[in-house]
Amino acid sequence: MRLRNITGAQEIIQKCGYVINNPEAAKGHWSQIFGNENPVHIEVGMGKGRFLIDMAQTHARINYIGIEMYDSVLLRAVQRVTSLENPPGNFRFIRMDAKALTNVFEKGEIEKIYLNFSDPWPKDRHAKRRLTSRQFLECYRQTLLPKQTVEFKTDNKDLFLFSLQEIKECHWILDACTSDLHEDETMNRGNIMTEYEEKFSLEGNPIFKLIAHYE
Ligand SMILES: C[S@@+](CC[C@H](N)C(=O)[O-])C[C@H]1O[C@@H](n2cnc3c(N)ncnc32)[C@H](O)[C@@H]1O
Repeated sequence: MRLRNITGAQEIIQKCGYVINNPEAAKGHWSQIFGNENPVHIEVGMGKGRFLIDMAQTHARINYIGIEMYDSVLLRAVQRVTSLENPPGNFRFIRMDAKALTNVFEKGEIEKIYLNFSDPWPKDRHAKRRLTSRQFLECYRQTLLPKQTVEFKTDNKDLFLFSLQEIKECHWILDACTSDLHEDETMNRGNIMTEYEEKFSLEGNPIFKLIAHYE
């Protein structure tokens, strides 16, 4: 998702108390940013922030960090927070390309990584930009706590099959997998919908989901 450039977006983002403007300085110190030792869960490719904020409102004892590459998209998440009467304190946003994740998180600083409806990058030559490519899996391995999981949802079958293949080739363990999340009682329990998930499922598309960890 890339929205039209919006004048003043950068300034609004920088002034928002929920945005961490110099995330490299927080590496190894995320508990100080949140003021507690609660686990940190991140969403890579957060988009407009609906999932992240809903998760933060639902799970008060988890700290959430949403990572988004574009100012124009992050601005929408910031506007969503501003419109809330009582925003929770357990989330933050970062504007960055997730390929620099290891500059921002120490090994073991993240307990869970969510990837929701990641851009499919259908051309083979762009495969390494997919957020489930081996290059990104390596970033996740280097920042996750041992044996903790990546959870990935998509409506895109080709991207899902690619992801299963990458996981296998990189020696990750597949913990759970479904090709129709909303019909899978076990995997759908507690599911919080993302913006894209709602749109695609209303169009009648099944949602794929996998959960995996590095052994
Ligand atoms: C298709 S949208 C999905 C948004 C949201 N997760 C949802 O499910 O509604 C994918 C988002 O990932 C962001 N993105 C893609 N590659 C990224 C990267 N390397 N680092 C950070 N964000 C990225 C895009 O800018 C876009 O906003």
